[in-house]
Amino acid sequence: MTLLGCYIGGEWVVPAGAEPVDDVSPADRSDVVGRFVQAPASAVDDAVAAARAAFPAWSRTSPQRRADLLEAVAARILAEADQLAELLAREEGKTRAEAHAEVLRAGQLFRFFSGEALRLTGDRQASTREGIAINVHHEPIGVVGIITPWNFPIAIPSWKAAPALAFGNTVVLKPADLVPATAHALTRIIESAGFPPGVFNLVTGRGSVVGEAIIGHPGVDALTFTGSEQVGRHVAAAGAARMVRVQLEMGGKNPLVVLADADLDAAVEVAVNGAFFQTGQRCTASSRLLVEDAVHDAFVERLLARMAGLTVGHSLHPDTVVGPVVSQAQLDTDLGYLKLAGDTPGATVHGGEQVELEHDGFYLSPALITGLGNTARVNREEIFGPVAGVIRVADYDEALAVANDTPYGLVAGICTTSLRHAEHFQAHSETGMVMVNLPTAGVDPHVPFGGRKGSSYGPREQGSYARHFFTQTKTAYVQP
Ligand SMILES: NC(=O)C1=CN([C@@H]2O[C@H](COP(=O)(O)OP(=O)(O)OC[C@H]3O[C@@H](n4cnc5c(N)ncnc54)[C@H](OP(=O)(O)O)[C@@H]3O)[C@@H](O)[C@H]2O)C=CC1
Ligand SMILES: O=C(O)CCC(=O)C(=O)O
Repeated sequence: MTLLGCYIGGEWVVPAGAEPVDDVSPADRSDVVGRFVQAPASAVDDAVAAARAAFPAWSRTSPQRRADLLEAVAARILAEADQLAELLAREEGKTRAEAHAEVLRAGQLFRFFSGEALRLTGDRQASTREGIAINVHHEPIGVVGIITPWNFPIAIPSWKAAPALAFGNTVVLKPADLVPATAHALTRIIESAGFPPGVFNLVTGRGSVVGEAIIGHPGVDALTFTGSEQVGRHVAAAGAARMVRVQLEMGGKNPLVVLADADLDAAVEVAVNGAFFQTGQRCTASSRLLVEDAVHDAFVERLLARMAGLTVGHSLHPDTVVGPVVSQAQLDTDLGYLKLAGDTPGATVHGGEQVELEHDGFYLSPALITGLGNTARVNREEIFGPVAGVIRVADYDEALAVANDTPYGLVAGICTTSLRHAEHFQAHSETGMVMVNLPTAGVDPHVPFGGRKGSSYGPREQGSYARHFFTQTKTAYVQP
């Protein structure tokens, strides 16, 4: 099997000292998706040097040229959506349909930021002093270090790289070690679009080596990261030590409130989607279902009936609704939390069993934990699997209080037919995003994405707000 290397300075290279690693499908451990390098820290030095060398010319490229290149990437992603989706589903384990939707989102993101390259505006203002003009410009920052997780192997690198490139920055991307193949495919598309050498660089490998080298590198001017809160805090500290800007997207323990006045069948669909689609491996997953006492038992009964119909299976099988968990380590984490819940007096764990299939993969049936309150560890800590806890609440006021009682603040949802409660919830939810009668997961590519408290740090991602992170502001005073 060919060893696939890093993309540095416009060349594909196998850095000296790199270790080969097989990229194995979580759906079937006999399916080796490819063989990739785990690069040494010196590869980051090379990539940063290439990105720095490319920056002066790239930052002065016309917005139209940058827009054209990003549009070429978008068009190619969309044209190759079927192949990319199959690769992504094999590599990460989400279903083919979920992978296809993610690939389309990546194409839309590049298309959106192609337009943003042309829409970057400044301001001209009068000075308080007569005869002086003030121009406020937005300029690129320099080299952006991008560190991404495994759960959206093409969308997250796209929503970070596309705005970085659109606004004239150069990039060093380190994808999660579990998903190098999709990052490779994206890089090949970026290469084929014709970006100048060094503008976009890919270094695959471990977080403890490649990630560490990026966050501490004196040649990296900004860090954007998505992943766990623990690593996010470390990235923030490293960025602060060098006084570079940092953007973090981390975990969630997202509540979905179900009020007694909700359309219960619709609420069950919203909960199933938010909690179990993409195997629950989304930072936006609905992992806490806060259900009003009057409908608690009916909701749980209907949800369990619906869960029984969710086929767990191979990501590429057409009947599969819930694909495998991404890795043995994540499966162990999920099972550990389920055991913890099962051992807690008063709790009942429904589902959550390992599923034996003809394929040797990490299969787990969706799990619902009932009978515990909001202080139970399983209802406080992010599990990142197909696991949701149901918490009984007396009324809307208690639901809102419990929804906000969490160290996280990414997204919150409410199912209700009451306009009053929907409006109140939008105003008082301590989160960056709110969903009304919609799953907490599944966001649009053209509007701001991010949260509060332990979920996010730094300026918002996506939409026109992305420019706040990927550009720096200069105020020029001019006496003609
Ligand atoms: N908010 C979100 O969207 C996500 C949240 N998570 C949460 O994180 C948990 C663990 O998932 P995991 O993927 O391991 O998350 P991590 O935070 O460990 O990894 C995210 C990225 O950071 C890299 N990284 C790891 N250590 C360092 C370091 N010291 N310096 C710089 N970069 C580093 C990883 O590399 P490597 O691939 O080598 O580990 C990966 O590319 C999940 O169970 C979930 O709770 C996970 C994914 C997405
Ligand atoms: O729910 C979504 O669409 C986005 C989720 C996400 O970004 C994440 O899980 O990291």
